[in-house]
Amino acid sequence: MSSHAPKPTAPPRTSADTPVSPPKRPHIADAAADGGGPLAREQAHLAASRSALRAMRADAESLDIADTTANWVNAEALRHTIEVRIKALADLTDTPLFFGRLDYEHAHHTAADTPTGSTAPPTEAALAGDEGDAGGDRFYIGRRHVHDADGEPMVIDWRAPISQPFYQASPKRPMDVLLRRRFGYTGGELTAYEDEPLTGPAAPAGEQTSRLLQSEIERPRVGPMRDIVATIQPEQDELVRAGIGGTVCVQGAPGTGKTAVGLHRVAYLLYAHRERLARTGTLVIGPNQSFLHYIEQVLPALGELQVKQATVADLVAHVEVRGTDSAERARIKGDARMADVLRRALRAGVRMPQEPVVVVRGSRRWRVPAYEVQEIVRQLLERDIRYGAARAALPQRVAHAVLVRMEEAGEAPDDRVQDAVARNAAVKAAVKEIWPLVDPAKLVLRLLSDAEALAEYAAGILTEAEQRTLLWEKPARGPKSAKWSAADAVLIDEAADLIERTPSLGHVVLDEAQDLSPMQYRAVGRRCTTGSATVLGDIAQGTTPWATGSWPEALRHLGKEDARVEELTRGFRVPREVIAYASRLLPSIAPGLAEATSVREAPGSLEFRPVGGAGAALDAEVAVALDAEVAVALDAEVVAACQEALTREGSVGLIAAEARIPALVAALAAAGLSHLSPGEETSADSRLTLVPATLAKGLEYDYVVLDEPAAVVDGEPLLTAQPRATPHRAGGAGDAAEQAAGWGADDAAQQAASQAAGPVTEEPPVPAHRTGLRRLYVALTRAVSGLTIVHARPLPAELTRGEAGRESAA
Ligand SMILES: Nc1ncnc2c1ncn2[C@@H]1O[C@H](COP(=O)(O)OP(=O)(O)OP(=O)(O)O)[C@@H](O)[C@H]1O
Repeated sequence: MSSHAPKPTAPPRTSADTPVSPPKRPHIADAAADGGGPLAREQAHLAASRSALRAMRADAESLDIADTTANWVNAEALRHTIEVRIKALADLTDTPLFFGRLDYEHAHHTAADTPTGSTAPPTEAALAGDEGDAGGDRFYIGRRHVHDADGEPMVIDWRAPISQPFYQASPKRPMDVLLRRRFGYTGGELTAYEDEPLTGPAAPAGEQTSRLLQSEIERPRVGPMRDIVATIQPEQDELVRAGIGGTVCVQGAPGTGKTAVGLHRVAYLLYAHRERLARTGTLVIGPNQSFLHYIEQVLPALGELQVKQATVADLVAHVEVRGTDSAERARIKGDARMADVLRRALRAGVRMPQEPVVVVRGSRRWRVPAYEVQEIVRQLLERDIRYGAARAALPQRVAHAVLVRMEEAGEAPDDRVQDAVARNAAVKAAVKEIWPLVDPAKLVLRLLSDAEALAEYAAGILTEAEQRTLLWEKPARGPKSAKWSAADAVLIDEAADLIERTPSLGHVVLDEAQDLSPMQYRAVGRRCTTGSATVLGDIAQGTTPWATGSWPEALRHLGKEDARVEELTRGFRVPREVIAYASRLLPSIAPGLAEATSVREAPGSLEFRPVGGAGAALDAEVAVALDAEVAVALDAEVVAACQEALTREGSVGLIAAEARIPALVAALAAAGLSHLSPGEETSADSRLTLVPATLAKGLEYDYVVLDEPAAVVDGEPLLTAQPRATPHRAGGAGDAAEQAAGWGADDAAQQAASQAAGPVTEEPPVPAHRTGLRRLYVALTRAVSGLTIVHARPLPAELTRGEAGRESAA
């Protein structure tokens, strides 16, 4: 990673509502000061590019395919391709056609970069005589390629190699760029530009923090997630453009742009390997529907309309999920050892033949003795092929044995005879008996309902206690009536893959990957066995009981051990003050991880509003059983905080523990505040979303009101002290302490417990309420401009440790 690389700046936004204070350098010009100068020429280039785009679209619309296609199937396919192209060529008035310009010192060839294959530099009259034109090439960088009637490029796709210096060049490494220019738009109109000289005496000596990037990030959010194509940072660009051959895993603190990187990477790969990926397909996997809904506009805005999105549950939807598992049972079901149990159970269904196979053809009978059929079965079992493939091969193998006998008897059978023998009733009957058809759901159903069967197949793999945990209290009668859980569906998917190979896609982006169980990683991995993956996540945000402990381990389950793991630590979303506060949790939730930095200073972005006796050290029982008065005061304070946030521009997220949602719904309604649910799109009129903490992951709001952090922590189950994944592991000394240290027990007990665990070392013991603290960490890191914490109970000790009376000070 080139985190040392200086940061390029972002396009200025010069609208009256979002003023930008110019940095010392680069130079910024705007319309008022321009008076028909360079800005007017840039506007002329924009106008010319737009009409060129319209001409390209008109060309596509006027294509006559009547004579060119022999049949209607081809005609339909071609028509579809043209329709997609016409759609892609739409001139979206509020999306800038280009956002940057590169002035190269020397001439560059764009043959490889542009579909037209043109090698000539763009030389429009509109730009003649523009300042800084030193005779090298000049390229406008935008979302898509645009060329004029002669095929001359007017806008270069941001993904083309010639565009890369726009993201990577710096005064230290100018990459032949003299000048980088960024454009500012107001409602689709080009209204400003910012120059950054990279070569020569005007080039700045050191790194610069861009206030313009800051203003781009702080631009109020309404509606779905937007692309960052104009401001991709060097370290992000490296990940976006990593080759398709290898899998990339990105560990990144909250708001470092993992999701943005993953989505832009898909767009890049589709550009660089369009044909290959059109054949094999791409998929973006996210944690839930509301998250997918939030990100679904990014790729279309980048011109990519064909990328599928799904949750892991969507991928494995073989059965209807109506049941739930305890955390412990789900953990066992998600353990990779279940794959071994399933494999064993499936193969145990193969029965060694005890009878010969006798095939009658005409007047002759051909007999393959039992021992020979057994040998065939043994060979098939030894081969590392799918159950279904082996089942399909068996009749051919038996038929081959028959053919050998025919040849020995002087006949000359050909392939057709072998096929006919393979379809012979006696052979079919033998195959049915030896290698029965298996329904994956029935296989899993048997394991979960039949203690004896489970004991047989799980022997030496799962402990007896684990087996007991797995078994349904009430065995289901059939796959239709069974109350399948989400983890069961993954088991069924594994079984289905043991039987028939799951088709692989060309590239899969897996977001919020830290939450997947090993079995879920396997389910994703088999969907990219012949392709590659981009794995994005943050260990500190792992909130499932089976959340991954390390990326190498996760990548092993995914089948991508040789992936490269990169870390992003420069945060774009969360202001410095807020991320520093949230990072106090890191030693308890992910001790090995580096604290995130923030590119943005936003004084006053963190505010505390204690209610009732929250600031004082309350007796925990009192705290848990908030009396009615305090509860009313808490709700009122939360509503007031939301109302205040709504006086500002942008989106507001009220994040609260699941258990607090009904009370808050009522309080908001009583105050006449309407609200949305996550996944519902915010608009200028509807900007407040009530977000259960369990759904906050991956989302962001300009202002966040966080209700009662202690309740957010309490909302998660406590970790059992002893992970039973490794049955032979000896209990650690800290186990009892960990068990006792549950949040919700009083603070004194917690402290006693942590003292019992020994002095604090660099690797503190895992607190039993780690999942709750991680949930809180997610909730604390959703705000772009301001976070207000309203609480009636004491804040979790991990946040206040070492800072006595913080909340009252606030
Ligand atoms: N280079 C950039 N330019 C402008 N905005 C950026 C840039 N990188 C990230 N952002 C913005 O920062 C915010 C956080 O990005 P994103 O959601 O991709 O982060 P993340 O690492 O996935 O966060 P989390 O771990 O919380 O899910 C988004 O609003 C995104 O648009």
